[in-house]
Amino acid sequence: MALLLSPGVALGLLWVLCSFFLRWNELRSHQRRVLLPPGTMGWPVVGETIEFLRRGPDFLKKQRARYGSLFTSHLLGSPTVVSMDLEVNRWILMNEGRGLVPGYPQAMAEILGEWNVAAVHGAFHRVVRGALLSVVGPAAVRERLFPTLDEFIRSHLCDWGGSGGGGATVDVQEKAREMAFSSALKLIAGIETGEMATELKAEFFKLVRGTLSLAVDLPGTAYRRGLQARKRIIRLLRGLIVERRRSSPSVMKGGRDMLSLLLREEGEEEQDVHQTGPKLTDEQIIDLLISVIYSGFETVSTAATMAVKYLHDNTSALQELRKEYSEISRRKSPAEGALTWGDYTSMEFTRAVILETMRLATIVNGVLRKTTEDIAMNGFVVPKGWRIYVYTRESNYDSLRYPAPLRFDPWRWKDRSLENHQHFMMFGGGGRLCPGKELGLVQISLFLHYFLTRYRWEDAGGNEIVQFPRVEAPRGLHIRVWPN
Ligand code: HEM
Repeated sequence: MALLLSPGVALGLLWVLCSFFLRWNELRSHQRRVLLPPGTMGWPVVGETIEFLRRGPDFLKKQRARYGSLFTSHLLGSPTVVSMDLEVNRWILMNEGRGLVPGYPQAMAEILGEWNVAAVHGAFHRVVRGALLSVVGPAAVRERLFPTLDEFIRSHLCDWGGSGGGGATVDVQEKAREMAFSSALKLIAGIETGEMATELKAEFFKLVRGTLSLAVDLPGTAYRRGLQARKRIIRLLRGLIVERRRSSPSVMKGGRDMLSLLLREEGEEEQDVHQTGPKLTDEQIIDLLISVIYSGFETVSTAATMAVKYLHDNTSALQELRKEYSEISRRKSPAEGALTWGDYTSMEFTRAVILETMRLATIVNGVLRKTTEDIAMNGFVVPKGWRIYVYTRESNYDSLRYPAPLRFDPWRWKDRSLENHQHFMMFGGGGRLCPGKELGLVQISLFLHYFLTRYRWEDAGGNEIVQFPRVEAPRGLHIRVWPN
């Protein structure tokens, strides 16, 4: 087909191209004017995104070897400074607010909403964080959420082995995702099954895919589907809120799920041990609930899936875990099915397996920040409006802290100082330290406990794991499972 353009369209295209190149040159000359860290910016518009997505960790290591551990790049549509410097990374996490705010990609910010916890900062972030900690923080997990989680995960792990004793093939990744989503929904609104849960789950999975896509709002794109999913999720959650408000005062007052706690009136909170802080609007509550499901979903499900994979490949760690669990069942009577908080805290090797899984698989590669003013850093300047990629992945393979770093060795976590080390950043740090850390650890621990005590399994073959940009088994992680 001949390329026949009207003069108007041709002029428009010329204008767009000129703007791109002018902007690019502006970036390059800016690079010369201020003392930016060294580095390259790649091609106009796409920058170095393609190489970054294709060769991720290797590309960043190559740049570090050439330019040092603080270098510039242009990634995912933004001029970016990548920091692989442990001290700088710690400083950034500890200095939230001083010209630094979260800087997640546009698709994520828009689909998760303006009140989502990663989009707010300053005084309002402290309000949202207070509300979050009151509903999912360590005290809430210990005092309120543990039995609900235990019961939910116990029933989620029923009947995996099929009937007739011949075993069944199960996709652990899919099961772990279902567990992470459904247990969050249970904690939020007491919902487990039914039409509402099914619809929310389908929409939520579309929302997740949308947040990980390019923000191109065209029919058929993952981004467009993510935005539509957000609208439907809002409608469903708003319906739940209206229903709660209509329910009898005793339901509202006595309810212990997150929604009831967040909907309490301010006056009532004062007598409540699980205070939620200042009252949030319905829109803010909805975005907070979406943040809770979203933040725990991928981290928890991926860690649970990868733990099963590593345990399959490391029989001595598997045996040690089984020993830990038989010790617990020896202490209990056969009638006592449920685990208690005491049982959970005694599962020290389980915690070590989870931390080692998170380290070796690098469930979180790093976090993103944006500068709201020029920031001086290690003798350089990061200009206002730039992104900083606080890339923590390499610190997981630091052979001084983790000898033989590529070996799966949960025993190394017996040294509790590793978890308290100032450069331990698997859960972030500072004012944005993960509020769901204990909740996530409990979910994965219960999952491993019930999985191992109920089943034996073997790899069903054909499984492939991709470790960047996110850890996943693209076609699922299939195993063959038999009841113990
Ligand atoms: C167990 C696996 C988990 C890992 C590895 C993990 C990791 C992280 C990391 C690295 C951050 C810092 C993000 C930043 O600084 O921008 C973070 C923040 C957060 N996490 Fe987690 N997380 C986990 C589980 C959970 C769970 C189960 C929840 C559910 C409530 C959750 C909720 C959040 C929230 C709401 C934030 C944002 C906090 C803020 O901005 O103040 N996480 N998480």
